[in-house]
Amino acid sequence: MSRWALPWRGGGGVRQLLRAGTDGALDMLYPLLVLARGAARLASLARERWSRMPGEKRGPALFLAAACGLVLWLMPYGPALAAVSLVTAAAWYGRDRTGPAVHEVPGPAEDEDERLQAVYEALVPCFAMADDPHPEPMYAHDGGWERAFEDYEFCAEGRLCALLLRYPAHFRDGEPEERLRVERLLAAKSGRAREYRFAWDEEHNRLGMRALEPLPTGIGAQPFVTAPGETVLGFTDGDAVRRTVPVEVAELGAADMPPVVWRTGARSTEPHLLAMGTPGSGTSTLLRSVALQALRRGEVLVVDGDGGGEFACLAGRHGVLAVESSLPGAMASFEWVVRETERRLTAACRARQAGEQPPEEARRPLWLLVDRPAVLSHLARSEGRRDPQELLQVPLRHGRAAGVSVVIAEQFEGAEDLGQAVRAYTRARVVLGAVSREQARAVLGEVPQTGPVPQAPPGRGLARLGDGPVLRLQVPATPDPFDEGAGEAERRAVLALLPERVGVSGPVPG
Ligand SMILES: Nc1ncnc2c1ncn2[C@@H]1O[C@H](COP(=O)(O)OP(=O)(O)OP(=O)(O)O)[C@@H](O)[C@H]1O
Repeated sequence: MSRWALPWRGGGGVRQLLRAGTDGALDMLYPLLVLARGAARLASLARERWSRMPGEKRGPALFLAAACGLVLWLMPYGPALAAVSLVTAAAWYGRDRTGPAVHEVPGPAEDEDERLQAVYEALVPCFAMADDPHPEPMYAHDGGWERAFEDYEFCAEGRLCALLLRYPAHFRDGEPEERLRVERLLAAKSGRAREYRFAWDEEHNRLGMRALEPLPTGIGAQPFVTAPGETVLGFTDGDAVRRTVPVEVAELGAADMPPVVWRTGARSTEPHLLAMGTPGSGTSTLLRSVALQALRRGEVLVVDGDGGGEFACLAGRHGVLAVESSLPGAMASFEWVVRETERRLTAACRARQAGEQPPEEARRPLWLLVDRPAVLSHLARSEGRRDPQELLQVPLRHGRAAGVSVVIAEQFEGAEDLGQAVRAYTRARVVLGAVSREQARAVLGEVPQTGPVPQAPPGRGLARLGDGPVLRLQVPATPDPFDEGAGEAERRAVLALLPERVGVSGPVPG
């Protein structure tokens, strides 16, 4: 039977004759039908390419096509050659595709197509322009995602995990609010439970989105391989930093991991750090981690504003000058740090005048770690006393030259009470917890490229050192060794890093 045979019901001489005649005619016309189908497919392919082509590339493409046409026209046998090529292409594209010999670029499956269309439609209110003069705008309510999405990737579980889209030139991509709106929408449409990185290419009006793997949480406190003046704040994405350090990772063993290294000292451009977080996000743990690293080469003074006793493990250890949690103790500590900063500056100045190195005791790194200074300020206000944060101005302003580093941890609810000097001189910034991107921007000074962290584990956040990029951060698990709720192995690791005991912590040296 012919491949175009029509289903006939019943029989009869005339009918059979008619059937044979129709089948014969269809067989004769088959090559023409193939060519017509091929030509239609070629035309639709060309139309699709054209609609996906950015506006600025259309002119050169038209010019190229016209030049090729002219060359063919002038060539001997050129028009005939062009006609044969066209017929061959039409025959190839028009062939029956029900067989196995079809080599089409695989398009999205039906549900993927629906997802892409849903994302596209959600973006229309952000990117479409009222009364757009373009006959076929890139974003329109009756448009298809093919107009704007250049590339996409679906993960094994069928969710969108990467997308590259074009946006119209009139979109205000320089305004953080506009960007945030689009990013929030894309994250919501691609699955909220993940974290995404967004890359805005303002030059070419393109936005890339990629779902990120969660950062490893199994890195605990340990002696990190660092140079003097370097502190590992935590670990980040491999492509975000150029360096790795060897570490032991729980359930993985030895591995090289990319650290976020903060540099302090005389040449540092961000000698002081401010960590902001939501309650329980791990800011005290970050301070403990910094303290353990600082004690390897310097001295540490801890002021625990909320008096939670989370730094008691440091009291009386070699190199720990004091662990204070009361307001009078905090005031005395800050006053001592002011005097010590000034003494060190004077000693360094005298040594330089004499053409000598400043004495060792004036160069040894001194760390002032303050947890929840807003609580202290509140207490001081209620007692009618001077705000202790005012005293921080001297170490914050002059600490770099004197080898004094100040690390401050505060919760977002206490942000209003942070002193002007704290805001102005802490150029290394960390944000921990599931914070909105607006909150992160307020602390880091730049909108992070990654979306909000859904269900952030403790110690998870973002870091920015000076004017550098915003990095994802996972702080090493450094629990209070007296916290029985923490893991046994992690508590032991912290105990192992504590310096030897030198007796009960006494009053601040005067
Ligand atoms: N990086 C981390 N890895 C694993 N667990 C962590 C990490 N950071 C904090 N934790 C755990 O989370 C809990 C809260 O941590 P932490 O006390 O440091 O938070 P915080 O921000 O100081 O909050 P708060 O001031 O409300 O106590 C603790 O049980 C701690 O062990």
